[in-house]
Amino acid sequence: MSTTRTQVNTADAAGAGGVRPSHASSGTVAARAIGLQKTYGEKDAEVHALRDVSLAIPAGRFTAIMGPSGSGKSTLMHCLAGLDTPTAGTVMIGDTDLSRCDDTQRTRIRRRELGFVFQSFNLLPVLSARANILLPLTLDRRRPDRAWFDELVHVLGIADRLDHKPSELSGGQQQRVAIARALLPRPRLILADEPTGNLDSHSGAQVLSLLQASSRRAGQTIVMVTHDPVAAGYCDQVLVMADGLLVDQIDTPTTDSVAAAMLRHGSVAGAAGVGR
Ligand SMILES: Nc1ncnc2c1ncn2[C@@H]1O[C@H](COP(=O)(O)OP(=O)(O)OP(=O)(O)O)[C@@H](O)[C@H]1O
Repeated sequence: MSTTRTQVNTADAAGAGGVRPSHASSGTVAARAIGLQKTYGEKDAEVHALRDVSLAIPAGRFTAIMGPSGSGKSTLMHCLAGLDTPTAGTVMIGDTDLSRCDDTQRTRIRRRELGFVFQSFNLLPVLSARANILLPLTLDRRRPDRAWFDELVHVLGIADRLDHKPSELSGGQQQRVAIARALLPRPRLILADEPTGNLDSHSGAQVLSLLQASSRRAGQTIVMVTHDPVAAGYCDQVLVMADGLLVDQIDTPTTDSVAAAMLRHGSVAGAAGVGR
C-alpha cells in the first residue's frame, strides 16, 4: 500500500546531524532502530508491518509508542526485543547490533539487559506467581533483591497472591505479576506492550507511577505501547506510528496534546485503559 504520510526520524535527532530532542540531555541512546522493515507473508498476502522505521530511544526516559491498531507497534517492540527478525534494517541495544549476535549473545542480552511485559503475559502456567516473578533471575543464577521484591509485590497489590498459579489469578493480577517479573532484575531497558490494558483505573495509575518512578529514580529506560492518552501523559515523549512508519513525536506530552495527535493520525483517543 502506498502512503503519503510524513515520516519522522528520531534516530537522526538523537544521533549525528539532527535536532536533539530537548529531554535527551545526556544524549545516551538505550536502543536504536535504523531503517527497520518487517514484511509478513508473500506476494498478494504481503503485509508491510514496518516500512522504514528509524528511531532512538533515549536512555533513562519513559517513552510511549502510540498509533492506530495495525500500525506496527507490537512488531516494532518484538524487533527491539530481538524476538522477531526484521526483514531489513538494524536494531541496536546500547552499542550492540542485534543482527550480529548469535543466539547465545542474544539470549544473554535478553536476560541481562531487557525486561518484557507482553499483551499475552507469557507466564508459565505450572509455576506460582512468586516463581514466575523470580524466573528470569533463577535462569540467570542471580539472587533477588528481597527489599525490591517486597516493594514491587506490595505496590502492585499481589503480595497475597504469590502462591497462586496464573490460572488462579485474574487477567489484571497476571498482568501485574508479569510487570513485577520484568522490573525485579532491574534491567536497563523495559519493553512493555499495553501494560495497563487489563487494569482498572486505580491499578493502571499505580503501574504507570511505578514505571515513571523506575525511569526517574532508577534511570531505567522504558518503552510502553499504549492506546491511552492518559497513560501517555506519564511519559517523557510519545512516538506515533501509522501504516508502519513513525509519523510524529511529542515531547513532554500531556493527555490533551496526545489525544489531539491521536485524532490527527487516525486513532480513537482514550479508547482503552486508565483514562476511562
Ligand atoms: N505474524 C504475523 N503474520 C502476518 N501478519 C502479521 C503478523 N504479526 C502482525 N502482522 C500484521 O502486521 C501489521 C502490524 O501489526 P502489529 O501487531 O505490529 O500492529 P499494532 O500496531 O501493534 O496493532 P494493535 O494496536 O492492534 O495491537 C498488522 O497488519 C498485522 O495484521
